[in-house]
Amino acid sequence: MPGTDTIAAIATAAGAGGIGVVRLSGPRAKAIAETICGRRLRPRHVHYARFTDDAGETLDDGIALYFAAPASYTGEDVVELQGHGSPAVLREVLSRCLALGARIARPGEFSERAFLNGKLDLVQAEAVADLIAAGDARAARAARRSLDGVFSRRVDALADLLLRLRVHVEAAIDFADEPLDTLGGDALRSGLARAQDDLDALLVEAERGRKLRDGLHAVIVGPPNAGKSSLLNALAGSERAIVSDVAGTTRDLLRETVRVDGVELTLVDTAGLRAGGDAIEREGMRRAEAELGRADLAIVVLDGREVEAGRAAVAEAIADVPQRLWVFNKSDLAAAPAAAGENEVWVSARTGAGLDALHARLRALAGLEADGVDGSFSARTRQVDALRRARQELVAARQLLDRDRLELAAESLRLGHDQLGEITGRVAPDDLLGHIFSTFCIGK
Ligand SMILES: Nc1nc2c(c(=O)[nH]1)N(C=O)[C@@H](CNc1ccc(C(=O)N[C@@H](CCC(=O)O)C(=O)O)cc1)CN2
Ligand SMILES: Nc1nc2c(ncn2[C@@H]2O[C@H](COP(=O)(O)OP(=O)(O)OP(=O)(O)O)[C@@H](O)[C@H]2O)c(=O)[nH]1
Ligand SMILES: [Mg+2]
Repeated sequence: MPGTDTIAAIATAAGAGGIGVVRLSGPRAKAIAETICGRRLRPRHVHYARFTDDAGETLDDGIALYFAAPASYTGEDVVELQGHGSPAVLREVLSRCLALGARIARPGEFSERAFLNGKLDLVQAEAVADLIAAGDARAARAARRSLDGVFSRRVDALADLLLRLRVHVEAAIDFADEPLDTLGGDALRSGLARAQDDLDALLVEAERGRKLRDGLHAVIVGPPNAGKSSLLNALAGSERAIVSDVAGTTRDLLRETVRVDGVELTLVDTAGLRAGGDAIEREGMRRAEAELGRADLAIVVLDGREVEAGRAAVAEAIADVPQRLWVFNKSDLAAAPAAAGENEVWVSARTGAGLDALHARLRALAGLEADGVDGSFSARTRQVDALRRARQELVAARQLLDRDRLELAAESLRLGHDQLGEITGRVAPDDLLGHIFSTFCIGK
């Protein structure tokens, strides 16, 4: 049973540091820590103590903090032993905790207990991990907002609305003889419309939050020799990829993470797409096409002198990618037209001309223009997918209602409500929890 074991772990990062923390949570946390410290611990007090081994010899001296249940991070009794940040010493203090009856915590187990004890919902628990992993201030602030419940409150409000609408539909079922219009059918329909508007707006924000967390997965494609590898190098600011005037130079996928004005981009350089080629080149093209299947964005690089032929060569490969950015390269050799379309930029990977405009387009495609970014919260694919499923149920419910299929409409609303509940963990299958918390760091 969760919560009955007392768990322990080193809560600070691996390696030497100024201070290191061993954290205990569970019913024996206080007794174990009092034995190690050789003194009584009072809740919400700072205690200076020597941490001793079983022979009474000092392992370290440090600070002990006791948080009495339920007023702690996990909701259980928690003790922190804050010593010097020496990995060797911390391992000894941890071993002493284990010898006194604690067991080693699994990754994420402190936060899992916080979730199980109602201290955090699932979105907030995931935000803790995302905050720790955040690569820059913007991502950290977004995770911070999710940790503060900004995303959860929006999901809960929608779940409440769906529940009320379902109750309304269920009530109408009991009066099946009467037309829906005499049973508040208009209010019901407008309520459903409003729920869908709210859900659509939340989806846009959650998708932006997901990009803040995960960055944008962009695949660079185009015909051989268009300058794909040159563009990767220009965006990465270093000569990562081999560039040559031999068509078919790049064969393997080459991945590079770059940050463009606060947008994290995973750029993947690929083999040029063309008919024919040797077996290795064809395998390279196959990999390029598979990678496109996972892309948020195709950055299509064409030689500016051969735009029409280039478009034809890539059309099929990029058909299913959600977003495309057309990059007409070698502007130093080609006469660029006065105006380019919204998602078209003229650049020269060689001279650097047009790269600023390219950066601006990438920011826009990541949904991170200055507008509306402040106040945004972090989100995960899991959460966005559940929002999408909830939306499908809501759309189905509206259609069913229009066809007077009230039972089925109520059932769709129930399923939509459950999808929202999975986001915050109010309705959570066990395997989902195991999957989520196992990806946390140890000691969190
Ligand atoms: N030393 C230390 N620093 C830390 C943490 C920690 O666990 N230990 N945290 C770990 O992530 C973060 C802070 N988060 C925390 C969240 C809740 C509680 C807590 O004890 N909450 C109680 C009491 C609240 C109160 O007294 O006002 C509660 O919610 O009931 C502590 C830390 C970051 N810094
Ligand atoms: N003049 C000019 N030449 C360029 C520019 N960008 C790339 N090139 C040249 O074009 C040739 C091909 O560049 P790559 O970057 O290797 O092209 P690629 O699309 O990666 O080619 P493959 O890997 O073979 O598919 C090289 O000789 C580059 O120096 C540019 O903006 N202007
Ligand atoms: Mg190349």
